[in-house]
Amino acid sequence: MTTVEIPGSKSITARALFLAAAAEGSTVLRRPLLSDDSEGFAEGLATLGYRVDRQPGVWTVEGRPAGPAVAEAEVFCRDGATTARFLPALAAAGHGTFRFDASAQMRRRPLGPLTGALRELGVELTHEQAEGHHPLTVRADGIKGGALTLDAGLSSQFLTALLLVGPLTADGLDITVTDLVSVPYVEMTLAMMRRFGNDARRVGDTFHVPAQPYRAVDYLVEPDASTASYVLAAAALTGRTVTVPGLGKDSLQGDLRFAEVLRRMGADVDLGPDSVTVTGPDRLRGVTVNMRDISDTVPTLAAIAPFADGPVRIEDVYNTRVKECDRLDACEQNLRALGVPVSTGRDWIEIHPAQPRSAEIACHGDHRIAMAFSIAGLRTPGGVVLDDPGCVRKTFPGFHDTLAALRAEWAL
Ligand SMILES: O=C(O)C1=C[C@@H](OP(=O)(O)O)[C@@H](O)[C@H](O)C1
Ligand SMILES: C=C(OP(=O)(O)O)C(=O)O
Repeated sequence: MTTVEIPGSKSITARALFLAAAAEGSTVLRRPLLSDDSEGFAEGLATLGYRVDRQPGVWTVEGRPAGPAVAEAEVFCRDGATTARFLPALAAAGHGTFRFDASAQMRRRPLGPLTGALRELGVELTHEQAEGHHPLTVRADGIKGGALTLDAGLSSQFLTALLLVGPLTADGLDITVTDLVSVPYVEMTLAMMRRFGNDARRVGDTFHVPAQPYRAVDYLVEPDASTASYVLAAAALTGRTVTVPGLGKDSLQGDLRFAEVLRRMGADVDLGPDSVTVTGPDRLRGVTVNMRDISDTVPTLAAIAPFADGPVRIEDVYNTRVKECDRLDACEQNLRALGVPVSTGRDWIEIHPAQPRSAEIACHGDHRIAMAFSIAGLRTPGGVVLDDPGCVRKTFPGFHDTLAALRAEWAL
């Protein structure tokens, strides 16, 4: 059995940073994620005038319920969609002029439903280039609040941004969604808002957020379940056993359900109170799976799919086309390069059994494509070569070292 320590959850770190900044008092964050995304988020807050003290393993944030401490700022959000979508909402609740920009990759990703909703709430917001994309400027003078409708069918992060800022509005928010993907991320948002003292709740398609202040807490960040998918998949693929401590039954992260997908494919899965263990079978089984709720793990499954004994079909994942890259196209392209029969449609991908042959993987600057196809490389004679191995820095800078340690231990 191999125990693998996984770094902190990107999504929990981002939410905890937002909530800490918006709360009365000083929040202590334990085991935050150290990666490009979470450091970009923390630096974004610092640029907005929040005091964020980063010591190894412990970050402390001084909250400012009134909003940013500066009247003007330029925030660069790097590749992080949580930063690029959550921080403009936070800034909008303050007073001042705040410009946001992001990497070329992030500039391409959509923001329109969120910026539209902020405008509907009376926030003055202008785009410099395409509507609904970075760069943008928020001229903030507080948010009164009220009712609005939102299409969160491309990203749940539009809804999370509005939920998180809701308690900072004068009257609270009632948000009715017309469509919604990645529901477990919204449940995570609500659970964390409750932890910081706000009783936001969902009734049918409407989310009610009272104007009830956040209060500072001492917060321990879970390991990242999406990151864990790579080492759990490695176990499933090679017939080994991997345990990830710190991720158990009570996890806030929907992506832990990836272990259930591996179980359906024949792996033995033990989800305990504070850990998850996966043991791979002799041969994985084919499966059809709806991944609308857990779409960050689509590349992980697609990359190990050729080794199953029958087709693997992944459905209802249109929004993976607007992530760091078009992930359905990237998976198709790379599987073809490995010699694997594959087809895709608007919101699905189907992969057929084949023994992959060595190839160069086009990462498209996407950490998940890089990590997922590295796992396929464990059972590809000659391995795979990544055209951009450094892109894993977005969420898991230590990925290549972790994989090398597994290879050494398993003599692969
Ligand atoms: O809210 C979050 O922290 C996230 C929500 C999901 O995005 P979508 O809602 O855009 O699917 C997920 O893919 C992303 O990695 C993190
Ligand atoms: C889609 C992802 O990130 P984000 O949307 O937060 O940039 C991801 O981490 O797979």
